[in-house]
Amino acid sequence: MENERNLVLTSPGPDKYSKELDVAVRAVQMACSLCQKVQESLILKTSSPVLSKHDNSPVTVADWSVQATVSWILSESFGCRNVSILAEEDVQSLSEPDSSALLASVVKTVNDCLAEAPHFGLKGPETPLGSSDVLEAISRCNSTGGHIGRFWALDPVDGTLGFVRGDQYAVALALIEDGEVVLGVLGCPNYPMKKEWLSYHHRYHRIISKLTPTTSESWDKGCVIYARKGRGEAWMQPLHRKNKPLSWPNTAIPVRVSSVDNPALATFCEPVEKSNSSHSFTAGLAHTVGLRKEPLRVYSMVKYAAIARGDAEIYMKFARTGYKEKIWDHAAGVVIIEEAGGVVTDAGGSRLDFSKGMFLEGLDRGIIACGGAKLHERIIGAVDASWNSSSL
Ligand SMILES: Nc1ncnc2c1ncn2[C@@H]1O[C@H](COP(=O)(O)OS(=O)(=O)O)[C@@H](OP(=O)(O)O)[C@H]1O
Ligand SMILES: [Mg+2]
Ligand SMILES: [Mg+2]
Ligand SMILES: [Mg+2]
Repeated sequence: MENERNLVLTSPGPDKYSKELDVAVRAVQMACSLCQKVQESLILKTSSPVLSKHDNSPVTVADWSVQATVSWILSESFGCRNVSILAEEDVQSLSEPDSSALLASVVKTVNDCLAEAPHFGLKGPETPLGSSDVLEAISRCNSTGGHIGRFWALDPVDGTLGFVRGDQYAVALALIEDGEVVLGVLGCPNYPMKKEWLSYHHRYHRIISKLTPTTSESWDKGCVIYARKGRGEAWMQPLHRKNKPLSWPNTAIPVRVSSVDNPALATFCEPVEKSNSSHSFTAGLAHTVGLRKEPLRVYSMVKYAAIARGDAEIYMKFARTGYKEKIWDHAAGVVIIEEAGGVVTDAGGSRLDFSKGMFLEGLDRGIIACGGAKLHERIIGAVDASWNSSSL
């Protein structure tokens, strides 16, 4: 009897986090749709300037609009007082007096998106949100994280650089409870359900977006991947098709990491920007380990999605010394890879620590994610030797 009781208390019940997952997937689907429209307008240069933050990184209407939309949906679904969100963007530059056009653009983008909520099985606002509602929804995402209780980690647009360049980006939402990521959802609007469609869509997108942007079917260009901790499974669904009810989870298929463990046959991914991760260090490491294929350089957490789906075997990121990784850049990706059968640690082999606030405190050098333990061990084993002979 006592054993049975313990079992109930320790194993995740079938419904644990099911409402949270349901709302999170729908919210990310909405965010993907929002981003597709803004990216199209960026490419066509019809609107949406790209701004620079204090650290010179880009931010757009989409970053603020997704943050406001997801914040509003989560608060409506679970009640303002029950929702705590740690997210990337703040309202400082949006609230400045000379930002009124930008703010108006964000408010319009948010309201256009929320008006579509019923198509995604969610309730939208009865009347459109005003500027103050939108600013409040963004600034409500002021959780500082930590090891006690529950909070959401949101990266409204990850890989903003890829986004503004018409390339890959992701919307990342994770739920963290008592320092552990318990649920992750990654929206990848330009990462098709099948890897083989990637080059086709890339070409297609670039041509079609210049000619007939609004008539292009966007649903099959991307995917949403999600997982709950402890399930041993991760799932993928296509982007929501316009004018059809979002029939999920019916449309979802399971994803699994690659079984390739021979380094010579393995592909590794890394950030596109050299300033975000040392390409020379990973090249040396790849040589030592016997990785022979060209690295796959992709913007954003789509790299995590690629490993979870088995499109690549290894993901490495070695930021410059002094850079502190933020939890929203990794939380959703980590739980998805782990549940799809993979391994994610820092370069010392320790699991990433999401319990110390907004940063991955104590991270040893870099991040290594692999489809399987064997490849992971080989890379971890090779890091020290390469590290000592590098100038990082
Ligand atoms: N200097 C430096 N070093 C390491 N990482 C940094 C650095 N500056 C920024 N960032 C964060 O990197 C996020 C994008 O990471 P990626 O791995 O996708 O890089 S890349 O876009 O492919 O080059 C990016 O996320 P977004 O801001 O959401 O785009 C940043 O949080
Ligand atoms: Mg950013
Ligand atoms: Mg990011
Ligand atoms: Mg971002």
